[in-house]
Amino acid sequence: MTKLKTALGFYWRYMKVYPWHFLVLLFTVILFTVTYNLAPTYLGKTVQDLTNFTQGQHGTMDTFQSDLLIMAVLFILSAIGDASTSFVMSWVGGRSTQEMRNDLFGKMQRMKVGYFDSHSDGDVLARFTSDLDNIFNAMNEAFVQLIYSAAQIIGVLIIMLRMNVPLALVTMSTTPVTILIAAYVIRRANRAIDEQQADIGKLNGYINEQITGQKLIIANNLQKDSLAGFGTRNADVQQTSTSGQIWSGTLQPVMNGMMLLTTAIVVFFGSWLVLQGNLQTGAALALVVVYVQFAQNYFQPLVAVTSVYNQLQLAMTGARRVEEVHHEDDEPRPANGLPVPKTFDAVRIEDVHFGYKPDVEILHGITITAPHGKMIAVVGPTGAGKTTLINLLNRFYDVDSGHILIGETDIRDIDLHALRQEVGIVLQDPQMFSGTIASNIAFGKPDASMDEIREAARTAQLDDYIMGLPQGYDTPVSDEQSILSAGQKQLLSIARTLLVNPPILILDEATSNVDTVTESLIQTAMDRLIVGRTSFVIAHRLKTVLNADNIVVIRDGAITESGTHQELLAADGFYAGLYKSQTIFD
Ligand SMILES: Nc1ncnc2c1ncn2[C@@H]1O[C@H](COP(=O)(O)OP(=O)(O)OP(=O)(O)O)[C@@H](O)[C@H]1O
Repeated sequence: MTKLKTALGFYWRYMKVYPWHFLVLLFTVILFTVTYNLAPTYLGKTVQDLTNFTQGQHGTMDTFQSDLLIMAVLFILSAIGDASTSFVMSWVGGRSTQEMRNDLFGKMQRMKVGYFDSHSDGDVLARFTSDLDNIFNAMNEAFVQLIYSAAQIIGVLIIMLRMNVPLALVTMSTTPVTILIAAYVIRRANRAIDEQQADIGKLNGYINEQITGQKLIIANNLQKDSLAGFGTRNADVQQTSTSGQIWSGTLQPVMNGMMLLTTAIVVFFGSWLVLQGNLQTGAALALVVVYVQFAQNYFQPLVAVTSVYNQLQLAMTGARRVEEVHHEDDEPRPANGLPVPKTFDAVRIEDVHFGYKPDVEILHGITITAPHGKMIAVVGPTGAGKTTLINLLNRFYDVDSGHILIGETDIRDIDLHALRQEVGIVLQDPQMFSGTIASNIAFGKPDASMDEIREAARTAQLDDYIMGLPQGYDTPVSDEQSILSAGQKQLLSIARTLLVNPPILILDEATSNVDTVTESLIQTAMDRLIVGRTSFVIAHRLKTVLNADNIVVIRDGAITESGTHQELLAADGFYAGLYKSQTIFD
C-alpha cells in the first residue's frame, strides 16, 4: 500500500501543475463519454423509426433521417472528444516526463557519492531510461485508457439503468465472474513477467560481464564455457518469457469471450422479453439492438484496462523507483559555508574514524599532518583504506569522528563548492567526456583560454603529442572512444588539474601498466604538478614517492609506520619489505 502511495504521490506532484489542462481533459472526456454512449440510443431509434415506417405505423422518413443525423453528429463529437483527450494527455505526458528527467538529473548532481557506490551504473541508468520510458508510455496510453474506461463505465451504467433496469442488470450480470477470472489471469501473468524480467536481468548481466572480460576469455581459451553459460541463461529467458507471453496473452481473449457471452445473454433475455409480449416488436427489437451495443460499450473499457494493465504496473514501479532517488539524502552543505583559508600552515587529519556502514569501521583513528606545500605519500596493501582516506579529504564522505582541518578550519564548515575548487584530485582511471581534447583539459575551468590550456598540456608533457594529431586540440574524444592511451589520459588528467591550480592535491597514482617512456613522462608531470602544493599521493609503485616529505603506511585501517623513505628503510618493517620486493622486479 505504501508503494502505491509513493507512486501516486509522485504523479500528483507532477500533475498538479497542470490544472487547466486537466479541466480541458475533463471536458473532452465527458464530451466523448456522453456522445459515445448516447449514439447507440439513436441507433435504436433509427431501427424503431424504420420498423414503424415500413409497417405503416406512425412516423415518417423525416424522423428516421433526423435521428440518423443526430447519431452521425454524436459519433463525430465523440471522435473529436477522443482525439482532443489524446492530444492533451500527450502534451501533459511529454512535458511532465521532461520535468521528471530534469529533476532526476538535478537530484543526481546533489546526491551523496555513497549512492553511486552502492548502486550499479546499470541500475542508475535504468531509472533514467526504462523507468521514465515506462512512465511516458503509460501517460500516453494506459492513463488515457484508465480515464476513459472509468468515465465510459459510469456513463454507460447511468444510461443503461435509466433505459431499462432488468436489461441493465442482465448486462452487468457477468461482471463479478469476469473480475475474478481477470484477477486470476493477471496474478499469474505478473508472476510470469517478474520471472521473465529477472531472467532477462541475469542474461544482460552475463553478457555485460562477458563483453568486459572478452580478452581474458580468449586468452584462457574459455570461449566454449562462455557460450555454454550464455546458452543456459538464454534458455531460461526463453522458458519464462514463453510462459509470461502465454499468460498475458490469455487476458484479452478471456475478456473478449466474457463480452461475447454477455452479448448472448442480453440477446437471449431481450428475445425472451419479445416473446413475453410485454413490448411491441419494433420497440423490443430496438431495445435488444441497443443493449447489444451497450454490452459492448460496457465491456470494452474493461477489456481496454486489462490490455494496458501491464503498462500501468510498470509505470507504478517506475514512479516508485524514481521517487526512491528523490528520497535519498543530498550532500550536506553548511548553511553559511566558510571559504577555504587563503593561508594555512597544514592540512591535518586528526584521529579520524570512518566506516561505509555503521557497524563496519574501516579507518580506526588516523592522524596525519601535511605541512603546507609538502607531499605526503600514503602506502599500504590493497584494501587497507587508502582510497577511503582520500574520499574523506574532499568530502565524498564525512568522518564518523575526528576532524579534517585546513589550517584551523574543519572542512565540514567550508562551503562545499569552494572546498572542491581548492582540493584538486587526479584519479587512477581518468574519465573523458564527449568533446575535444581542449574541452577535456578545460573541464574544471571551462572559460580557460587556449593559451592556458596549451600551457597546462605543455607542463603535463602532452602538448607535443596533441600537436602531432591532425586535428590537434580539436581532436574529438569521448570516454568510450578515445584515441588516448591509459598513460596519456593520466597526463591529460594532470593537465586538467594544473589548469585549475588548486593549493591542495590528491593524487591516486595509476596502477595500470604503462610503458617506461610514458611512466617517466607521468613521473615528471606529477613532480611538476606537486611543486608548491600540499599533496596526498596514494602510491602503488614506491619509486614514485621516494622524495615524499613523509610516507604513511596504512594497514587494516590504521597507521603502522611513518617517516621518510630512508627512515622507513632503516626501520625494516612492512615498507622496507615492500620496497625490496618491488625493486627486485624492477
Ligand atoms: N563504497 C564502499 N562501500 C563499502 N565498503 C567499501 C567501499 N569502498 C571500499 N570499501 C571497503 O573499504 C575497505 C578499504 O578499501 P579502500 O578502497 O579504501 O582500500 P585501498 O587501500 O584503497 O585499496 P586499493 O589499493 O586496492 O585501492 C575495503 O575493505 C573495501 O572493501
